Amino acid sequence: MLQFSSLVEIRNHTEALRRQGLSIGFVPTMGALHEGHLSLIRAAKSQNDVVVCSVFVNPAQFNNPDDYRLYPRLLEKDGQMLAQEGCDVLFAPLAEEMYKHKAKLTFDFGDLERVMEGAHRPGHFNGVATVVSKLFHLVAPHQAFFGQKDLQQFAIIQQLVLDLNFDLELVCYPIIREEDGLAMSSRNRRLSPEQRAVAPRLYQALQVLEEKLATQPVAQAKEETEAFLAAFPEIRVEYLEVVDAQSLQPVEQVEESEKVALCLAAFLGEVRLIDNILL
Ligand SMILES: Nc1ncnc2c1ncn2[C@@H]1O[C@H](COP(=O)(O)OP(=O)(O)OP(=O)(O)O)[C@@H](O)[C@H]1O
Ligand SMILES: CC(C)(CO)[C@@H](O)C(=O)[O-]
Ligand code: BAL
Repeated sequence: MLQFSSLVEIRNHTEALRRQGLSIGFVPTMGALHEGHLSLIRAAKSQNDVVVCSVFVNPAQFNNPDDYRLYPRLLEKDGQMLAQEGCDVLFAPLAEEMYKHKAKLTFDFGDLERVMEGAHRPGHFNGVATVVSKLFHLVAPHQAFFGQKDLQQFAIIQQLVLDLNFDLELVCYPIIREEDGLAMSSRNRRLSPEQRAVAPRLYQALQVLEEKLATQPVAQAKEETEAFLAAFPEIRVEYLEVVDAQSLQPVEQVEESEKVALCLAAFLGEVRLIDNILL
């Protein structure tokens, strides 16, 4: 596996790959890789000649400095895992080079970012859109692979690709979970044993909500699910939403939408986790 940190080198390399007529599958990540990321690497590999994975803890998308400082960084182990999966190129730039020219451009995704992650993490999607635009220019992939776990991020990136005419296909893959249902996440490493023990309740709450929505209106189903979660004092819910899976705007009745997403963000101590299910 080749590894680059230089922006010029990765661009030269992917340009050469394109000139040879090879297709490039790209998996952008923030590292501390787990099976969720590896599922995206495998998908990219099965559909492309060459797979590029980026590992970059993007300072511009963190609204909480402690979250940035404590984000797990395991580049050496990530490299070994990627090589084992047959990934062809690891791109791990330094923040100093990515943001050598302080990014000034700002994005506004309208209603899409006024809810959930966008509402609770000011500036987050501006940072995501900035770095994803940079990465798309540098890697010039034919396909880019993302996880459904970051459902709103995927919607934002779809809009970005449409608005800026990026010539690539976006692909979204399902959430990979631990055996007890907890969505895999790099931040799970930061959970204490006690927090880890209670964390599967988040996915369970989404299942409870789904079950209640079969017979109850949204408001009542949400209230009862919040009551279910309130029994676990270690969990502090930031939002629990029933939204249209396309527009991500809240719905009052499930029947209003063709496809509905149940989305949750919650803190366990200082660690903030998200999860969702699609109905
Ligand atoms: N459990 C998972 N299943 C499938 N894809 C995932 C999973 N977790 C993350 N991804 C996807 O991997 C890509 C990189 O995500 P990222 O590196 O932020 O990992 P993460 O585990 O979500 O980290 P964290 O949630 O702690 O930021 C994103 O497209 C994300 O949606
Ligand atoms: C897409 C991404 C790599 C941009 O930093 C990040 O938001 C992530 O890991 O989901
Ligand atoms: N996977 C989303 C990146 C973030 O939480 O900043």
